[in-house]
Amino acid sequence: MSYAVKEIFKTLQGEGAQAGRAAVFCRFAGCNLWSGREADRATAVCRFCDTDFVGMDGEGGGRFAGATELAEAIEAAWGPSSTGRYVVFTGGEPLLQLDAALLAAVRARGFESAVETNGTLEPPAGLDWICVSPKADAALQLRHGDELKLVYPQEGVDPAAFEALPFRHFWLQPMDGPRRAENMAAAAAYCLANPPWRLGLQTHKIAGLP
Ligand SMILES: C[S@@+](CC[C@H](N)C(=O)[O-])C[C@H]1O[C@@H](n2cnc3c(N)ncnc32)[C@H](O)[C@@H]1O
Ligand SMILES: Nc1nc2[nH]cc(C(=O)O)c2c(=O)[nH]1
Ligand code: SF4
Ligand SMILES: [Mg+2]
Repeated sequence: MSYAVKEIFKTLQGEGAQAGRAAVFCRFAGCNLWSGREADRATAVCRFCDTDFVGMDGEGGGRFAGATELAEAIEAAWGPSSTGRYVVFTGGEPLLQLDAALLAAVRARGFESAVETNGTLEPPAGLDWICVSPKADAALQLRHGDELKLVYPQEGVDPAAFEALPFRHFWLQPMDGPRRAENMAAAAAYCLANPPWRLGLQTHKIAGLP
């Protein structure tokens, strides 16, 4: 199958337990919880998104005819170094497009692979790291993984509802936007009172990285 990709870029993973690690980000176009158009934001299922995932016009983006072509572009973005190869599939919602053929193609090029998903879809086999970020108004299908990263606060969402799920790490990530400072304080206070949860910051934004 072909893939619609917004952008491909190398940066440091900014979030979660792999924060600080060099990675190629492959950002797929499109999401099942928002069209990506500002005019639709207020009526979308997910309304706080900080990302432009519309179209294929970003750095390194485009329509890729198959897994080999996309894996070659990911490898080119990484560069010649053979150590520590790591690719993060995100979006938009990557599980609308990510498949076993692409995971096999990046693995064959020496990459470990991770996904950032809203948890509404099942992943293909072969991922090394799964980060699930539940959304208030979307039923959570994918209820296991390596880390659960809850954007906080979300109206109607109690973090305790996720605590018993089989994840290795539980993050509260303050919602960025006009109320960032108060969301940060609220997330910090929640983590102080509820030790399973750790405060997760978007370190790439602090570092001035994409
Ligand atoms: C843009 S999403 C793409 C992957 C997938 N659709 C998802 O929601 O997990 C990447 C990560 O950014 C988080 N995120 C999106 N908007 C945010 C915001 N305004 N503040 C903090 N985190 C945000 C998401 O919850 C998710 O963990
Ligand atoms: N540096 C950096 N780290 C990230 N971790 C998750 C991101 C995402 O948008 O999925 C992201 C991103 O957009 N940039
Ligand atoms: S599910 Fe993810 S990509 Fe889609 S609108 Fe929400 S945060 Fe953005
Ligand atoms: Mg991002």
